[in-house]
Amino acid sequence: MRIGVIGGGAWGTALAQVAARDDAPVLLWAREPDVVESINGAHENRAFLPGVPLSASIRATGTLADLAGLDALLVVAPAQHVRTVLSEIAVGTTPLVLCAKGIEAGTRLLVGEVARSVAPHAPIAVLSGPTFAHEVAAGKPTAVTLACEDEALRTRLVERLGAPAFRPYASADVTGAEIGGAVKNVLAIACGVVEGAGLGLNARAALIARGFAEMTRFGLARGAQADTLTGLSGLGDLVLTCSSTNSRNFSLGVGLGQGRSAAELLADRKTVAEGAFTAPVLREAAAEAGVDMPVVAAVNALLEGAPVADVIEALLSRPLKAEAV
Ligand SMILES: NC(=O)C1=CN([C@@H]2O[C@H](COP(=O)(O)OP(=O)(O)OC[C@H]3O[C@@H](n4cnc5c(N)ncnc54)[C@H](O)[C@@H]3O)[C@@H](O)[C@H]2O)C=CC1
Ligand SMILES: O=C(CO)COP(=O)(O)O
Repeated sequence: MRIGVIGGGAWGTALAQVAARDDAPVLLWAREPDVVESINGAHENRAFLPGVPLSASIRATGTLADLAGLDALLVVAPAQHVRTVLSEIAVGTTPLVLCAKGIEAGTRLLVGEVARSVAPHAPIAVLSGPTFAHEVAAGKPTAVTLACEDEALRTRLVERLGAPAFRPYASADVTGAEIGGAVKNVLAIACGVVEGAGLGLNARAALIARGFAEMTRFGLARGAQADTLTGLSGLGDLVLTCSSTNSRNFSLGVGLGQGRSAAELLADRKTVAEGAFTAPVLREAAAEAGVDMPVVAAVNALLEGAPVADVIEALLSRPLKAEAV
């Protein structure tokens, strides 16, 4: 299975490295000419994954059309750009493996739904889970959910991408696998705020648990299966992203919790903190589905400039209620 990767950020590069196991050829499209040059010339992505020697079998291109005709494409552009990049390539019936985490602004579509609308004949799979790119690229043990409704394709993808230190767990629940990754980014911002504001570890654990209840309510309303939400792409990724400043979303939250403004924190950012883009559209999608998501609402308030103390007070003064989802 000849693999192409759309997106030369940290995650696209790490996944190219996974796919290049045993010197298998991998073609990666990157938007920035210096990334193409750095991968082809120095076997390193100095801009987005510095310090990681890449397999010589990874070749980079700045021309999306070069990826046409490969056997599967890993789609690793940020969620808000997936529609544009997929529109610029003749996908046809090539399987698409969506690896971005988010919901499209305006349409409120999950990335897989965006892909279906742009490339209606392409089989869709989703790869998602607790996966800091630099750890995957360094070969540290990692497990992901690989979701695809077509059992034969799912098996081929698991066999092609799986390795002792990169373990894809198969699932047929594409929607569930996507919702975990999209929602956890917003919740990670909230956990960062707890850290930045010095609210303590009890508060962070409470936020992870109550945030997971929000993810579950929203996921079930959108057709996800409960098992997927408690799996790697849901709870697994929530725990990872809510507990480390290696997470861009968590780090953004730390800054907000320290009283800095979102505009200042997001200005001139080269890497993506998807939660900042997902938060407003998730609030809309939750309202549309009739789902209460108070932590998501709090993150939106902070991103819009509300003072940290006011937002925390509003959360803490909510009426006490039963714990069940
Ligand atoms: N970095 C990580 O550890 C992981 C990231 N992801 C997800 O992968 C996706 C990509 O993130 P990263 O690889 O981390 O990116 P990154 O933050 O390392 O780099 C930013 C990427 O955005 C691209 N970009 C910026 N403007 C663009 C535009 N107008 N059109 C197309 N692309 C544009 C850049 O070319 C670059 O590839 C995100 O959805 C992220 O949530 C998922 C799992 C792990
Ligand atoms: O998705 C990720 C880990 O699974 C990466 O998280 P951040 O985008 O917050 O860095």
